[in-house]
Amino acid sequence: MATDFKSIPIIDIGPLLSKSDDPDMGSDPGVAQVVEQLDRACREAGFFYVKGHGVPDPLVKEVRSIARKFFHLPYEEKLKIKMTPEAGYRGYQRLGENITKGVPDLHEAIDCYTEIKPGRYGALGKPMEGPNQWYRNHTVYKFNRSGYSVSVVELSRKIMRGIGLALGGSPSEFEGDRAGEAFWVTRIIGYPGVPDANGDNKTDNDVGCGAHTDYGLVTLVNQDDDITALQVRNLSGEWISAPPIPGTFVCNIGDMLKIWSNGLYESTLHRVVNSNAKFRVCVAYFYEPNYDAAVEPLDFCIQKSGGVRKLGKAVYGEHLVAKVQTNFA
Ligand SMILES: N=C(N)NCCCC[C@H](N)C(=O)O
Ligand SMILES: O=C(O)CCC(=O)C(=O)O
Ligand SMILES: [Fe+2]
Repeated sequence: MATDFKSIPIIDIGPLLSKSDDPDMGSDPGVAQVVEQLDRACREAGFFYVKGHGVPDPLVKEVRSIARKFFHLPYEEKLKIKMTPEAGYRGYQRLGENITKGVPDLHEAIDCYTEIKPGRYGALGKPMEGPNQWYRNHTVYKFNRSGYSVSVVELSRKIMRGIGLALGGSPSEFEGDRAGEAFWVTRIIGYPGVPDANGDNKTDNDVGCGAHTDYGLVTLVNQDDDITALQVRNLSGEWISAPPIPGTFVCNIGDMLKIWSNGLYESTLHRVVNSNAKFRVCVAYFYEPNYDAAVEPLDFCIQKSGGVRKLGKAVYGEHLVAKVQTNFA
């Protein structure tokens, strides 16, 4: 977020998708145009809408509708898949259980992560080990077997190929030991509506999710079509809404891409305030580096920054664990 953007750009990535497995994709004029738009959006806002993504609309909607049904179940039912540290922080968390900068958030959620085989990453992976918890298999069916999860992984991978070019590197910059085995996070989130849509009854605790940055490479947000609640902070600190645009995902940059790009691309602060009377559902998919990736500014990004290295090194798994362990006090 390097500017005072007032709205979030929309990028039709169709041309990128059709060429994204061609090693010479950078010389295609259609791809070049998308890459230029990606570069601009990532520098100016760190947020953009992805249009022309090819994920079928009925599937995108169905995933939200299954999520909505789950949240409307009685509390005791939802507790059957309760999130605990022992379950690798996977599962259901009630309203107010997730904490952002010390303040409880007004949302409930199911958190899922790439399953880690016991011992795979030693002590680094231990806190996150455990199978995902699904309610009576219906969500697992939709997320894992309907093609939705495959679609969002592939879409993210292709966006990252475009971003490799946008930074001035190669399309495969974020593959191999960087993100060739990209770790993923899915958050299925529900935000209650306010009792009085005029805002007269608002409490102090009306923030659905406090201001934060995302942790990895890119996030794809599948949000309800009819409620504006996601807000993105610009350079002067104004909150700019990211209203739903049917047929798009909202895409934003995470902390690890900020480091790799030496801060050329920022992981922009954002928050969620549902001031609508209706319950809002969002399914956020986070495409992240390899769990054990060591992340530090790329040489060509340092060069583009006048030779000044602006950020230190991080290990993605350590960053994730530090976040997750403070998300639930
Ligand atoms: N996996 C991701 N990015 N989750 C974003 C959650 C943001 C809220 C969290 N309590 C926090 O403070 O980060
Ligand atoms: O609900 C949304 O629109 C975004 C949620 C979000 O920012 C997150 O879970 O990281
Ligand atoms: Fe977020």
